[in-house]
Amino acid sequence: MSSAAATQEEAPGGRTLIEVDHAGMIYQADSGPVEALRDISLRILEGEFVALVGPSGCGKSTLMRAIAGLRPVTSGRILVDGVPVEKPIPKVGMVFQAALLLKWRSVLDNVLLPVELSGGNPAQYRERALALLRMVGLGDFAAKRPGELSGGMQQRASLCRALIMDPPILLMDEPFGALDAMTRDEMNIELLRIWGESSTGGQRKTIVFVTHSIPEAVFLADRVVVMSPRPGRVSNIRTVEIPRPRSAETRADPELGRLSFELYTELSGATGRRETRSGPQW
Ligand SMILES: Nc1ncnc2c1ncn2[C@@H]1O[C@H](COP(=O)(O)OP(=O)(O)OP(=O)(O)O)[C@@H](O)[C@H]1O
Repeated sequence: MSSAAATQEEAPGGRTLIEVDHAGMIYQADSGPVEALRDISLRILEGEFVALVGPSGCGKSTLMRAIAGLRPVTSGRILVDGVPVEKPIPKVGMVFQAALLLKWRSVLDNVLLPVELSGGNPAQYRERALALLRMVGLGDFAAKRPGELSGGMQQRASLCRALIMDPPILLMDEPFGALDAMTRDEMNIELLRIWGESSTGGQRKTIVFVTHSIPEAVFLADRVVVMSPRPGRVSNIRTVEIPRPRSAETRADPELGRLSFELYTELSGATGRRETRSGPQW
């Protein structure tokens, strides 16, 4: 699809929560400037689940960090709820590929960490933290240390940590990339359930999800945004027509296979790679 057609598909209707407006990012590395993002424009609607896919190094993490305000863009702008993002914003919870739990703290105290860091009173959030842990099946693990949890359980705990301050936006950067295939599939279903159950002020959370797995992107998302090799640009946006709620049976939906294959073909054409470690994963 041409970029013009992709742009038309960017506006399915609804309230825009995240607006990326001609955004670019140039890093000043020791070896010279690195252009990571070029002229990205994208609107993400409130309550939408958007997956970002693209070849390794195309700037997916850069875009996520820019939306969160951890490293603002160097040209263009990003607006969240109409406000330009210039510094870290509290509206965002982040989940990374590594759970990044502090191993000397209990699971509960890890979940409460953002409260402490933002100067809040952890005691006031204790019940909410325990409820979140129960929601992800870790009710009996609150007092354990992270080292006593499996990889999937640690990722669930990091999801609770991202949700503790009830942010309307969740940015998830390859959160299940390090998990085995079965656990990853389970976590996908778990995430959709949690997304369905957790809301901020009655409004479903907006999720931006980076993955190298095309079927994972299609399974989870309302729209899949495809980025080009560096400097990252939006090369395509596809709406996923698979109905919700999605479940384990959805994996047999022919539309999932069809759209995944189309995206896979497009991405492997763009990278010139097939089935390599850094190419798209089928
Ligand atoms: N702090 C930095 N300084 C200099 N260059 C950087 C920095 N962070 C990222 N880059 C470069 O910017 C480009 C985009 O990196 P980024 O991590 O955003 O890509 P990505 O799509 O998330 O990659 P992957 O899929 O491998 O995780 C890469 O070429 C990377 O080397």
